[in-house]
Parts: sequence; structure tokens; C-alpha cells
Amino acid sequence: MNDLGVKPVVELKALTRSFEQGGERIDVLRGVDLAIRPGEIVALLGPSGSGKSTLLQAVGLLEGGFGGEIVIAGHSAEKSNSRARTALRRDHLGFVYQFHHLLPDFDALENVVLPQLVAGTPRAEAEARAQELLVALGLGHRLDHRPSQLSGGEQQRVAVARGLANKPDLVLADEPTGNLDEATSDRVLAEFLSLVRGEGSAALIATHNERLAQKMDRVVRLHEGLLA
Ligand SMILES: Nc1ncnc2c1ncn2[C@@H]1O[C@H](COP(=O)(O)OP(=O)(O)OP(=O)(O)O)[C@@H](O)[C@H]1O
Repeated sequence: MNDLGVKPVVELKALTRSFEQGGERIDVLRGVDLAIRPGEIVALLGPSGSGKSTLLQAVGLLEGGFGGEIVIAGHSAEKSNSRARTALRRDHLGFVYQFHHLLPDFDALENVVLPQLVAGTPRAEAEARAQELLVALGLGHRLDHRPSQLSGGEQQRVAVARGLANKPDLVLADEPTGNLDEATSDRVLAEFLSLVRGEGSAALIATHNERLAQKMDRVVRLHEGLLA
């Protein structure tokens, strides 16, 4: 298929980010260019400290201080005020955090329902969607369990469902299975990728794991502040 004219879900143009540490300046990102097409699953590889989380924070519009340009679904983040950036995040992006970010006082279903209510989805619709995602991830019998009553793999599946709940155009994930054992990590990642593919979302997934990265559509590597 000729994809000329297909608008990327995200475009980074000459993205830079520096930090001051002990009076010294560290240039973590030194001019990163990246475009992700709709539905494309991209692995972001790089050693510890290479700037993967920093890059994901830029795309997630979670922090300022970046140079260059970030364009989400055709909208330039620099030209948007904070309200418009919040809307861009809500309408286009999903975040899969590690499972310790789940809300401990809410059960699995509610953890997936809440971000949808925040986005304005009516409760009945949000509950149906949450249930559908959790069932697809094999958690149909765990809907009313709180995170502390779930295994690590189950908690991470809830985090996956939560990240996909609002049907994002682009899912951002930072080491989404990093704190699971190898077999569970492989299983949860396979389910995550299959769900993302089924939904037609794009994804940018940071990982140290070369083997897991090979299961994605494209691998990009951060090296000395640039993407290879
Ligand atoms: N808020 C900050 N203040 C100062 N330095 C920072 C800050 N955030 C990140 N850094 C530095 O930027 C560099 C990149 O950090 P980052 O967390 O993006 O790397 P990473 O590739 O995600 O690492 P890991 O794989 O270990 O999570 C590191 O040297 C880190 O110390």
C-alpha cells in the first residue's frame, strides 16, 4: 500500500533535551527525528540512561523543557496551550505504566473505567469497554479484585487495559513488562501487542530487551542522544 499522504500519529523534529546536574549540562536528546504511522508498533531500544523515558515523556506531553517540535496527529504541541495539550493527550494518547501505578483502592474494572469517565465516556459504555478489554486479557474472573489481590502479571494486564481504554491513536509504554519474570513478561507482551494490533493503534514501547523488540514492526535505537 502506498502510504504517502497518511498523517503520522506522532512526529518528532530535531527534538532536544538537556539537564543540569551539579553545574554540568547533560545533553540527553540531541536532535531526535521520528515519525510513527497509524497502527505501527515501534520498539525504542537503548541502554540504561540513554534517554528512552525522557523521549516518552516528550511524546506524552508530560513535561516541558524540550527543544524542536512535537506534532501529535497533525497538531503542534508547541503551538498549543496547556489546555489544548491536555486535550491532545486525552484524545490521542494512551499510557501503559508499570503496574504499581494502578489505583490501589479500586478494583480492576474501576481502574479501567476511571480514565474513560475522565474523558467524558458515559459510565455504562465505559464499564462495557473495560469488561471487554479485561476479558480479552483473560481477567474476566478478576474484575472485582483490587490490585493487591492480583498477581504481578494480572496487575500488568489491568495496566494494559487501562492504557487502551480510551482507544488511543498511539500507546506509550515504558518497559511495560519490565518487572515480570521472563515467561510472564513474554505472555503479557504478546497479549498487549495482539490487542494493540486488533485495535489498530500505534505504539511506542521502550525496552532494554532486544528479543521482545524483535516482535514489533520496527526497532529504533537511542545512541548518544540520536536515533539510529
Ligand atoms: N529530571 C532530571 N534531572 C536531571 N537529569 C535527568 C532527569 N531526568 C533524566 N535525567 C538524566 O537523563 C538521562 C536519561 O534518563 P532516562 O531516564 O530518560 O533514560 P532511560 O534510557 O529511560 O534509562 P532506563 O532504561 O534506566 O530507564 C540520565 O542520565 C538521567 O540521569
